[in-house]
Order: sequence, then C-alpha cells, then structure tokens
Amino acid sequence: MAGLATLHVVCLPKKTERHHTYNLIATEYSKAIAKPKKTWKRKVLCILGVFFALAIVALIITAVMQNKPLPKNIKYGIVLDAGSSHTSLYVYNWPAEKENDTGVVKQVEECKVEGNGISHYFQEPVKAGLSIDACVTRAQQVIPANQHKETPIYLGATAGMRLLRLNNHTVADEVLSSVENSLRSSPFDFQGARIITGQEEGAYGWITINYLLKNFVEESSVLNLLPSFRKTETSGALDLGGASTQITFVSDEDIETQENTLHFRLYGKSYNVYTHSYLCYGKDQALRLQLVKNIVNTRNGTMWDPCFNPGYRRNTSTSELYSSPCVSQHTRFTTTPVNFEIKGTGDYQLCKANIQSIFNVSYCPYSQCSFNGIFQPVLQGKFGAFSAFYFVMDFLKVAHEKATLEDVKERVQSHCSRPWDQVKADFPKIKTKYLSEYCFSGVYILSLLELGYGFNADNWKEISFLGKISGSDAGWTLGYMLNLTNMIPAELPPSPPLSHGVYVGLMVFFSVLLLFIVLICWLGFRKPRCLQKGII
Ligand SMILES: Nc1nc2c(ncn2[C@@H]2O[C@H](COP(=O)(O)OP(=O)(O)OP(=O)(O)O)[C@@H](O)[C@H]2O)c(=O)[nH]1
Ligand SMILES: [Ca+2]
Repeated sequence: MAGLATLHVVCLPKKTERHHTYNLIATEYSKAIAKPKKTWKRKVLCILGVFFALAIVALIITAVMQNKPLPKNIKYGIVLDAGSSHTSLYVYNWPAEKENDTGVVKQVEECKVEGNGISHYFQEPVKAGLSIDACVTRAQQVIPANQHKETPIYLGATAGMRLLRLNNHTVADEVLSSVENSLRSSPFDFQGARIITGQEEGAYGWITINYLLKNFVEESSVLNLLPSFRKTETSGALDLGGASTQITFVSDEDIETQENTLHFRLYGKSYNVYTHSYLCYGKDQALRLQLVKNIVNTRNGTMWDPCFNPGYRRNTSTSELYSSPCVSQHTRFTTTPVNFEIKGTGDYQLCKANIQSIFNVSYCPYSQCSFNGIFQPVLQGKFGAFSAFYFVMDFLKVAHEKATLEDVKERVQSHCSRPWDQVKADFPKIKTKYLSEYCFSGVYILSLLELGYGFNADNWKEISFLGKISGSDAGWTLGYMLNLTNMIPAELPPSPPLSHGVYVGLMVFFSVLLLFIVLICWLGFRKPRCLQKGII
C-alpha cells in the first residue's frame, strides 16, 4: 500500500494538472475537461490492485493454514530390556498419523531399574517382579492417564536369562512369571514377557539403528524418484552386552549358515542380513573367562591379574567364578571353593594375551570364520557400535571419528598402566565396578573387533561408536517394538510428491512472483501517463 501511495505523489497531483490546463490550446483543453473521468478510472484500478494484492496474501495464508499438519495424536509404547547386568524401561512415542514413516518414533523416557538384572533373582524369583515396579510407576507418570489402557508394554530378556535357563529351566520360568505378574497388574496393555533369541537381539538392534539413522528410506529428492538413484546403504550393528555380543550386517556374499541368515523386506526394499550372537562373549562373562584363564597365576591366595590397574584389589572365589554355564566343566581347576584376592598389575600385553586365548581362531568348518568355528562373511559397509562398545570408548575418549585403531590401542595401554588410586581420584563419581573394568574392557573390545571379527587399521574408520541417535538409545528395544506393532511396512507407503514445507514454499514463491508481475504491469501502465504529464 505504501508503494501505491508514493506512486500517486510522483505522478502530477490534481491541482498542478489543473493549473497547467488553463494555458493549453483547445484540443488540450478538451483533454483536460476529460481529466476527472480518467482520475476515477485510476482510482478504480488502484482499488482493484489493492484487492488483488490482498487476495494473493489471503491465498498464501490459506495455503499455509490449510496444509498445516493436523494437531498430533500421540501414541505410546513401552519396552523393558531385561539385560544380564540390569533392566531398563523405555517409553517411546510417535504421532499416530505418521506411524509408518521412518524415524518418527522417539524415546521419551529411560528408567533404569535399581539393582541387578532379573536373572540375579534366581534365588528369590518374586523379587524380580518387585524390582521393576518403580519404573512401571514412572511410565505411568510420563504417559497421559487416558492412554494407559491402549499403551502396549513388552518385556524382552536377553543373555542373562538365556544363561539362567541353561542352568535351571524351572527357575528361569519362575523369574519370567514374576515379572509378567508385575506387568499384568499395571494399567498398560501387557503384550508379553519372554526371552528373546540372540538372532532377534541382533536383528532388532540392526533395525533400531538403521531406523533412527533413517537409512531405510531416502530423503525425497527428484533423483530419488528414479530407482537407480535410490541409495540404501545400511549400517551394521555391533552390540556388546554383559553376557552376549551381537554382530549384524548386510552381506552381498552367500551366507553359508541358515541360523545366521535374515531376510527383511522393509519400505519396499529387500535386505540379506548376516547376524550372530555370541553367548558368553558379553563383557562380564568374558571377564569371567579371562579370570578363569588367569587362575594359574594365583599364589598364596592372590591372583595377579594384568587386566586391572596396578594397585586395584578385590576379593572373589572360585565358586563365584564357576557359577556361570559359560565356564565349562573342563576349564575348572578345582571343585572345592577357594577364596582369593585379585590384584591388578595393569600389563596391557599380558592382558591381551590372556584375552586372546579365549578366542579360538584355529578351527573353521566353513569358507571363513570369525572365531570359535562360527561362519562370518567379509565385513561390509559401515558399523554402529553401541552398549558397552560405546560406554568404554566414550570413557577412554576415543569414541570420535578421528581416533585410529593405533590411537585406541595407545589410549587403552596408557589407561591400563595408571595406578588405581589415581584413576579413582580422577573419576570419583563413576561406579567402582565400571571404573575398575575399563582396562579389561578396552583390551577386550580391541581383541573382539580385531581378532574376533576381523577389523583392522583400514576399516576401523567404518565403526561409529553410538550412545544415542537423535535422542533415542541405540539398542534392540526400539526395533522390537516397531516389529511387534507392525510399524515398519514391507512396501513403501504412498506419500504426496511434495512435503508440506516444499508445498508451502512453492505456494509463497509463486504468489510473490504473481504479485511482482502485477506490480510491474501496473507500473508499466502508469509510467507513460506520468512521463507525458512531466513533459507538459
Ligand atoms: N561404563 C559403563 N558401563 C556400563 C554402563 N551401563 C552398563 N554398563 C556395563 O556395560 C556392560 C553392558 O551393559 P548392557 O549393555 O546394559 O548389558 P546388558 O543388556 O545388561 O547385557 P546383555 O543381556 O548381555 O545384553 C555391562 O558390563 C554393564 O555392567 C554405563 O553406564 N557405564
Ligand atoms: Ca543388552
């Protein structure tokens, strides 16, 4: 509007026009007589212009308002990860209308259950159920009360319960019943409490990270409409738990073993995935295996262990070490319980030698193996390493992309050699269990990745150590829920060709362009008349 007013002033004002008309010849005089009619026309034109501009502004506002996403109808889901070392409850939410899109489900809460994992309650199974109650109550506070009834709640138990089931099937069932009773008495929609297989654990971890990294569906771009341009690189998943570890990745090679093969069809694309879960190769069970190997270094009630910082000491016993089915009968040195004290020496090379002795790489019944006679195709693509892989690398400050394999080795070695008192003084807030095990864990992770899986200095850079991805923890739980709620479609759901943002952007752009053209035309129409009057 300001522009239009200025335009009117630049052209000759009415009074000046009239003053000039007295000096005109007859024909000019007759033109001057007709002037009021033309002024009226200009006014009409002006008003029409204003209306046109207003109409375009209204069009833009309507486009923005009409296509604004509808108010979100939020849905919730709960998964309890009953791991060997501890249980965590995760609350997820997502907008109902976007259920089948990728990357829309987010973690909104993690509640860590106090104490140990549920398998530790083998002597008092009832307490397993009680242990999770506080976190279930927490979930009730996070999720609006009117949605409790329709919110599914799942519990998946992993390697700790697999080991307990191996030791005593009945007791494992009792522990599961106990947590089931607890979940059934919650206001949520109980959907099951079960021990998931190692294969599922690997598969759901792989789904979780690729879903969160949005690797299943490409961001829409013109090129992606052409099938040959749709690049769908997924990331392999490396999960290091307390009692088992999983490796899962897409392989173009022939997977020689049925039990390691997964076929997925997700968002219109097929995936041939290799997975293996190594029971007893989680970091707590691997430490136990290392300690058993090291029993030969026990003298006068003291076991000198190279995988703990110098000056570290803790009491344990053979009965404690042998209590796991991971320690096979023939590796037990004594049947009579013996108490002894572990004393750290912090010797990286000796620790590495001890740890490497728990990987059998001399036997392989297939074309190629990782260790312990397990088939593994050649490593392929990028990898996301989470759980203890992340906790340990993050503590050692080598979780970032620039750290090379050599850097990591140096860092682990230097950490192992540090006196325990210094380590404790530097990190007074870290739990003693975690802090005391970083030396062992660092050496174990290097051995597992290098000697076990076959990573080397070249492909080390393909590994990213992941804690959270876009606010959600990397782990198997999200993939488990997505699968059980059918939130990952086999085929790509139909979607509008333009996103809301692009649509609004185009509307605004073309409306402004139209407004601009109208203005130019109007100016063009006015200009000669103004110039003509200026000459007179
Ligand atoms: N440093 C550190 N270690 C942790 C932390 N949380 C768990 N751990 C340890 O890391 C290892 C793996 O932990 P999780 O991934 O929770 O293992 P889990 O799920 O209980 O075990 P699985 O049943 O084998 O999967 C265990 O030895 C834990 O004691 C943490 O916040 N910091
Ligand atoms: Ca786990």
